[in-house]
Amino acid sequence: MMHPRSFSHLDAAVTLTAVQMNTSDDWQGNLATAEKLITQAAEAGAQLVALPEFFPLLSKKLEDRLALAEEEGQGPLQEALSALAARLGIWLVAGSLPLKTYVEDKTTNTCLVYGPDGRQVVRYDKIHLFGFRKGDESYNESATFVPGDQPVTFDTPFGRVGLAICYDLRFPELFRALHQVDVLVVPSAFTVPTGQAHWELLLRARAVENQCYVLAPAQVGSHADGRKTWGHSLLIDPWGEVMSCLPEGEGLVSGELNAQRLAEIRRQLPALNHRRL
Ligand SMILES: O=C(O)CCC(=O)C(=O)O
Repeated sequence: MMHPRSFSHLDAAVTLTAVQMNTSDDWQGNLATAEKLITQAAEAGAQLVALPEFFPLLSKKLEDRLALAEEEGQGPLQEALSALAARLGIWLVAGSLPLKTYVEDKTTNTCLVYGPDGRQVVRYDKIHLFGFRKGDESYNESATFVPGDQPVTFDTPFGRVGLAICYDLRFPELFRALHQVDVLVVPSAFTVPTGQAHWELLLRARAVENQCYVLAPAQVGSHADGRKTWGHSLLIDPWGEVMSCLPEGEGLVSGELNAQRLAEIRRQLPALNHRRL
């Protein structure tokens, strides 16, 4: 099977940018930081900008998250994101935020995407909920989140984009279910021990095996909920090379999507056409 889509006709450079944040328990402050960094990215020429997982809030208190959770398509967070995407004319992959669910004390962990006209393009609910226990550190997302069950992609003039959130990265079958994307965006908040050991390795593996760009915006540093996150937001090319990385601090990671390079790698090594199912 040939790859169904080719974007090698695109001459204009396309810039992809990941925003790295140190989110606190003050959602209005976090939103202001996100708006500032997204604006900087767009002013520097980014067409697609992506925020990290949990960008509006990392709080010890579940009540804070439940209070912030909005209905899809309503509420101050979503209004601000939509207005920003429209004002800047960018594709905005809005990391993740909590949306209300049918279960009273649980939310989803949802990535909303806005197009350059400000309209919501897709919604992706994190499918694989994180569970981890080591020393003092433990996470059990299943206790307070409802998982999604649908892989999600969306099409742009510069290619097909697939979505995954953080822990999803460890489940390669999800990425195969996306059916050949050109860019994968993985909003994350990796722990320090698992990040040190696996973050770059997993992201590069997903880039190599799916022959696509991987843009991974991350949380960084110490947070109000006691969490420490690994940072190291990355942009990786379809050959698995790291194009740009921000180890520490808030800021931006950017680089250009090169459609010719993408097409060349797939032509030279058509591994996706050699699958035996
Ligand atoms: O997979 C990991 O090591 C980290 C996952 C994580 O922190 C998350 O899903 O929030």
